[in-house]
Amino acid sequence: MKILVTGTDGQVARSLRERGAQFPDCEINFVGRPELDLARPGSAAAAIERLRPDLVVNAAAYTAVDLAETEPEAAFRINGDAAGEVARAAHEVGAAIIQLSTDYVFDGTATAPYREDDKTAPINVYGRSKVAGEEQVRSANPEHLIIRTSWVHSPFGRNFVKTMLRLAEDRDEVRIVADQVGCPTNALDIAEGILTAATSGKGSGGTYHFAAGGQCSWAEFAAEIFAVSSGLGGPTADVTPISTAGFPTAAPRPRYSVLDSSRFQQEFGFVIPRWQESVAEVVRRLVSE
Ligand SMILES: NC(=O)C1=CN([C@@H]2O[C@H](COP(=O)(O)OP(=O)(O)OC[C@H]3O[C@@H](n4cnc5c(N)ncnc54)[C@H](OP(=O)(O)O)[C@@H]3O)[C@@H](O)[C@H]2O)C=CC1
Ligand SMILES: Cc1cn([C@H]2C[C@H](O)[C@@H](COP(=O)(O)OP(=O)(O)O[C@H]3O[C@@H](C)C(=O)[C@@H](O)[C@H]3O)O2)c(=O)[nH]c1=O
Ligand SMILES: [Mg+2]
Repeated sequence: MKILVTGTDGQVARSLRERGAQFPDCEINFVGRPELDLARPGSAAAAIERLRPDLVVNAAAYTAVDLAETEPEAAFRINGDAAGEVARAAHEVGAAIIQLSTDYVFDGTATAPYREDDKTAPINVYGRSKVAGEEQVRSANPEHLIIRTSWVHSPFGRNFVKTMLRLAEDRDEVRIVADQVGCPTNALDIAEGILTAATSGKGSGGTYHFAAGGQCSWAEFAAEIFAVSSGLGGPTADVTPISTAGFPTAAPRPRYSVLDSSRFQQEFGFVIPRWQESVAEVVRRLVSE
């Protein structure tokens, strides 16, 4: 199976490159800027027409949640219109599309894990732009899989685990919000899930949640990172739990965005590890680097 992945160095793209080694039937091509620039209309379609893949994984996105509040045009262009163009170009060469989406499509007022058909009601520009992307993908290509994940971390790129380890290099204490709850998810697990679904032979179609098992607050996430790191002689800091009001940001975040991922796991017979397990794997790699 010939796969085109948009982006080369994002967390999910780097993870697809690493986990791709376990899927010898997949020939994975990574195409990013400057050749494939989602800000430029027609650019992704040209790359897809050149490669004529069987599947396109749209892993590139505008992911700067706070910056999106002041750059809504860029966020909507890249996460919305460009996602639609990628899906349409894929359809034109007979390829399916896997689109990555986010827990931030929800408003966070739920009290039980979000299911795929729960109402989306994003509370920030990034979330609204990702909802636009989902809608465009659904209408442009019937052979689509929309995979919503959350709180992505990995040994690659920018993420919360790396931020915490960096802060702990020169601080004894970090103040972290304790009233936002979600599921930290390892991009390496997402990559394995994507390739498992892609090679399952099951017809694509529909929206799936994909997040690690369990749930935690950002403060509990940080505490777990430092527990693992200190056990390995890596950087550590005390975590002081604070409320959202104590850490002002440009974009509001949902207070609760736990995803119910049972549909994906049942459909593809894939068990997503619990979040503590995946965090330990990432911290071990980062501390030993
Ligand atoms: N990070 C997270 O916490 C979460 C992410 N998601 C979704 O998962 C997907 C993957 O996220 P993740 O891997 O973490 O993202 P990253 O922020 O790690 O990487 C984003 C990627 O997008 C590429 N990119 C950005 N702008 C453009 C552009 N104009 N043209 C081409 N490529 C571009 C970047 O390219 P370059 O390498 O050149 O910078 C990079 O490869 C996204 O759809 C995201 O919305 C969902 C939930 C949580
Ligand atoms: C650095 C820092 C953050 N925080 C808080 C702010 C915020 O509420 C929370 C996480 O901050 P971040 O900016 O790392 O996370 P954020 O950019 O909101 O992460 C999101 O990214 C997008 C792309 C997604 O799709 C989401 O699933 C989610 O992963 O931690 C603190 O309380 N103290 C700190 O020192
Ligand atoms: Mg961030």
